[in-house]
Amino acid sequence: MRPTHPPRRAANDEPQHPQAPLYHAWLASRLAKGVPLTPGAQRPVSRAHVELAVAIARRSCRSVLALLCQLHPWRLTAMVAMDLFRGVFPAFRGYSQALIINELQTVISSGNFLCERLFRLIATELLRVALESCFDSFATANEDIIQSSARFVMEYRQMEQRVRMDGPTLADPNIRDLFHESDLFVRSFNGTANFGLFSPLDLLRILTLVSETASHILILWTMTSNRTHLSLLTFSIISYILPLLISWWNKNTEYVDDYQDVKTARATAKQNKMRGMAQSDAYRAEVILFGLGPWILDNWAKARKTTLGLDRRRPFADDHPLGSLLSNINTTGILIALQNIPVVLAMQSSSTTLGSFTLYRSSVESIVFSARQLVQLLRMAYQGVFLMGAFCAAMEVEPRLQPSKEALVPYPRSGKGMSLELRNVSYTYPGSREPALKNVSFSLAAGETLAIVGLNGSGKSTLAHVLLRLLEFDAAGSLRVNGADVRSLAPAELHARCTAVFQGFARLDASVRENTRLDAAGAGPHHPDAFAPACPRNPPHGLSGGEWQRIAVSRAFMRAQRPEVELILLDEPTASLDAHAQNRVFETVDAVSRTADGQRAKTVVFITHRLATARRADKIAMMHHGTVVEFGTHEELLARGGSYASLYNASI
Ligand SMILES: Nc1ncnc2c1ncn2[C@@H]1O[C@H](COP(=O)(O)OP(=O)(O)OP(=O)(O)O)[C@@H](O)[C@H]1O
Repeated sequence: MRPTHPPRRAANDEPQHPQAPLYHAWLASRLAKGVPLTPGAQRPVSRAHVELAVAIARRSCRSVLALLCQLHPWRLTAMVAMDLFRGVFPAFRGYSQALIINELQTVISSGNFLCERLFRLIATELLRVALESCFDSFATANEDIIQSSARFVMEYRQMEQRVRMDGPTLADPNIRDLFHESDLFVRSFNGTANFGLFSPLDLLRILTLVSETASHILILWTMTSNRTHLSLLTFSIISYILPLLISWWNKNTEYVDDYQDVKTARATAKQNKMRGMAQSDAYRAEVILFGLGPWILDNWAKARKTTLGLDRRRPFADDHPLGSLLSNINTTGILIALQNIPVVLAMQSSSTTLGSFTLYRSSVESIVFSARQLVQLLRMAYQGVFLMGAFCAAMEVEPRLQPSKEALVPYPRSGKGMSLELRNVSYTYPGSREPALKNVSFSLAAGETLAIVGLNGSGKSTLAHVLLRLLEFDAAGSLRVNGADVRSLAPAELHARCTAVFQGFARLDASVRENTRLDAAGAGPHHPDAFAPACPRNPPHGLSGGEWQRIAVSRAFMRAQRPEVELILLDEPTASLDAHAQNRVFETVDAVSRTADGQRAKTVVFITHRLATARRADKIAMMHHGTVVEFGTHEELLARGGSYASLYNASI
């Protein structure tokens, strides 16, 4: 089920999704009475939702079942056969036990205590129990293997798709919710009806229940030889079902829609945020220092009360005297007592033995129990369909920055670095009113060094993300990389030509070697790993901010040495470094960006607040309010006497 590429989308337009009907059917299912449901919330059983469930099931069932069937076709076939067979066991059990009871009754009433037949029946029953448990353990082992492989494959698909996604795709809240529900679907493969999640493998439970019910009906059919028996059977079934219907009715009258409204959804999000702040070590120092504890607790408590419904007035039984009276009468108990009437009546009939009566009763009980379970499983299956739809729709989502096959061009390698040409590049963060970048235009030749400077919030990091093709800028703008339109390059191919240090660099929870992806064989002449702090493999007390930054810089430099890398982008790479380390960073940048004979081979872009380091660059871009207000060499900008000159003069 490889997805087709989505039609090209103008930036900031409504997202386009391949096989849009499935995605849109899933999206439509997330509305209940016009209110958006939180991810994972139960869909109501309305006509519109049932129609959507059918549409989703038709589009997604086949691909999921095909995926499962590929795993272990023989094991899966055996699992279906064994589950069908398992359903017949309870009827067998009842029959065998009835024979024993009958024999016992005969022995006692005849006074003939030669129990040879009784012992034979008991031995057969023991053999049956042993065979049943052998069969059960074999079936369970087989199921476990299928269950685990299915879970692995589903999780793998999910992870594979997650890591493919780019920022603009995941910035869409609907896509995030889609992945959330897809995650729930994957988790449903944990075992039978795991935590209320229903996987397609749980459909086999329905098969077992159906075969169980059928075998019990068969037994009852053979036992129901005359009209007295038929009316007994009808009476028994009604007396079993009635209490269930009454308890179901009682539950349903106090049933409040279990889907959450917008208020609850917001409260859930807030509650999770507050819990995260209370639990995270990252916030600990600020929470203590600024005394944020009571504020966190207060916000959490308000949100939690909303999600628990404690902030709503609940109707009490005494608001409705009749309701209170009805709830005080234990109708269920009375009706259960009625179930004994058939016992008395059956015992009056000369054709009824104690054994056949026991079998009769246990079969009726099992049928009612199976019917209950069937209803519950069908309800779960109904919810499971929407999660399965989310999984299939999530598998079809294409990263938004990925060009269509027709538009795709290979990366035009220059060998001298990456030339960049921006024309009217603008970008607004989702949910923001003000653009973070406004009509940014400048050109940088291959191999040149550019310093981006400007006040806080002027758009420097946003521009860096645009240059690295991590954000999609507005359709009106253009960015050409070595002459090619960046929108026609595969982001993965472009990223392979870049290395970067980000302002909020990743502090990977791994060894220093893994953090820098250090490979001794790949270490080049400049030994950029020298920036990585010398620390034990598993530092017991963590690292300082500067040490972490040295790791991030090392990571970027390790990659910078690869011949295919043509752009080195550093967002405040020395903010936490001491003066010596700062100088070494810039010396290394200069070294790794040149060939052995000193020719420039890589373009370098760095963002800095230290204007003394900016002057090392060939060109400087001065940013203000999201746009490049001055562009040129250090000397040119100083001579102009504008914003850069005033910032520079203020810094020295
Ligand atoms: N994820 C985001 N969502 C919404 N707005 C954002 C986001 N990131 C940045 N912004 C806004 O975009 C503008 C530019 O931010 P950016 O980080 O690019 O500035 P900067 O020049 O790098 O700042 P600094 O020097 O402080 O690092 C700011 O107004 C900021 O509030």
